[in-house]
Amino acid sequence: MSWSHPLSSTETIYRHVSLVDGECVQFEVLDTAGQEEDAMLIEEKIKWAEGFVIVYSVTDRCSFDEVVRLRFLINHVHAGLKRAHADTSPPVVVVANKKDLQYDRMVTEEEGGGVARALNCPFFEISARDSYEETVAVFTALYHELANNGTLSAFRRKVSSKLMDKMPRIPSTATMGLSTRSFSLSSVKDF
Ligand SMILES: Nc1nc2c(ncn2[C@@H]2O[C@H](COP(=O)(O)OP(=O)(O)OP(=O)(O)O)[C@@H](O)[C@H]2O)c(=O)[nH]1
Repeated sequence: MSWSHPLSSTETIYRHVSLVDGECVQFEVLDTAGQEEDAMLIEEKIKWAEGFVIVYSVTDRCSFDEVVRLRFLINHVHAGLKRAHADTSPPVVVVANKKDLQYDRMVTEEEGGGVARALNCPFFEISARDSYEETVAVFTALYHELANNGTLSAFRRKVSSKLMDKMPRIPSTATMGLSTRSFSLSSVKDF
């Protein structure tokens, strides 16, 4: 497993390569700016991705309050795309970050789990600072969600990178290897 650096100093697209269920999977991760994000731009980013990680901070209740809105925005934007699998909502994993900051905690694990359950999303409480494994587990879960909703079967027919052909507003100079399966997700962060 490995993380790459951002593709340039101005871009927020990362690549993460991981072995999932014995298969080498290349994730293209578009890291959004969270609450300061321009509304039109965030919709463009939502259109770009097949799967989503909504991240809030357990130390920031405002970021937690954004989770439900973002989940519905993702559904709304993808419903308008009329993709082959558009009848199912796109896979979303909800992540509570910064669990190491116990003394600053404002959102309990039960609250986070409850909202994720209500939205029908897998839920993880992690510390991105302390645990690489917990972070990787989020990607593995998202991959399984993509497999379950049929998104991956579309990718079996089309092994490609989206960096080159679908991000006119976020140019990339990356050359993607085609020996691995590649798909895209958006990390909608609010901390
Ligand atoms: N203690 C702790 N700090 C964290 C953790 N994850 C991120 N941080 C810190 O939180 C701050 C924000 O992290 P970023 O990754 O820049 O978060 P972001 O949401 O991309 O921030 P924006 O670019 O403003 O949207 C940094 O100082 C990180 O070091 C965590 O799990 N624990």
